Amino acid sequence: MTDHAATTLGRLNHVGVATPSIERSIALYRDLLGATVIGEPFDLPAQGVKVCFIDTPNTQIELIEPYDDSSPIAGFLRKNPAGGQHHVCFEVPDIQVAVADLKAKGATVLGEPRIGAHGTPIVFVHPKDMGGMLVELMETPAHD
Ligand SMILES: CC[C@@H](C(=O)O)C(=O)SCCNC(=O)CCNC(=O)[C@H](O)C(C)(C)COP(=O)(O)OP(=O)(O)OC[C@H]1O[C@@H](n2cnc3c(N)ncnc32)[C@H](O)[C@@H]1OP(=O)(O)O
Ligand SMILES: [Co+2]
Repeated sequence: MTDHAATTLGRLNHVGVATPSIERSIALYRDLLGATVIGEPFDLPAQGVKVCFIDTPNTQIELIEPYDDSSPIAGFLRKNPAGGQHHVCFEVPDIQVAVADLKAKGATVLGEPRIGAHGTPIVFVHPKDMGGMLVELMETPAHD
């Protein structure tokens, strides 16, 4: 018997893809794959990234370029200069429930929840606790 609520895994919201050039990546997805680009790239300095979303029928690709040298994406690109798959993001119904549940199970939750690109709280789970994959959890938007 646990003394806290268990979280529930929701839908795959997006796959985060690190890139040294968001403009080149947009052209690649649009021209090679015929993908629909959602709006224009925008800056999220608090997250250290410049972002643009690519639509697919069942999820989105989140293209992320470093905002500055202190960005987590800058560190990733130093090891992977061409860029590549950086994280997957799953929705959860309640971010605080998810954080408490994961911590109780011994997972390394990176920092406190903060507002992400979709306007709802997000938090990251360290890849060492997720089989080598960086996982973002995002509270499901109210309109979904
Ligand atoms: C657009 C906004 C937002 C949204 O709304 O969607 C975002 O998605 S923002 C995305 C960018 N933000 C983040 O990534 C924040 C969370 N990330 C971190 O805190 C760090 O990047 C990290 C995961 C803790 C890694 O940082 P650090 O420990 O400084 O890097 P190292 O290079 O020393 O790596 C340690 C260890 O982890 C492996 N690693 C690093 N990044 C990844 C990754 N993306 N996927 C898988 N594994 C990764 C790295 O290889 C090292 O492993 P070992 O060598 O085996 O120790
Ligand atoms: Co993301």
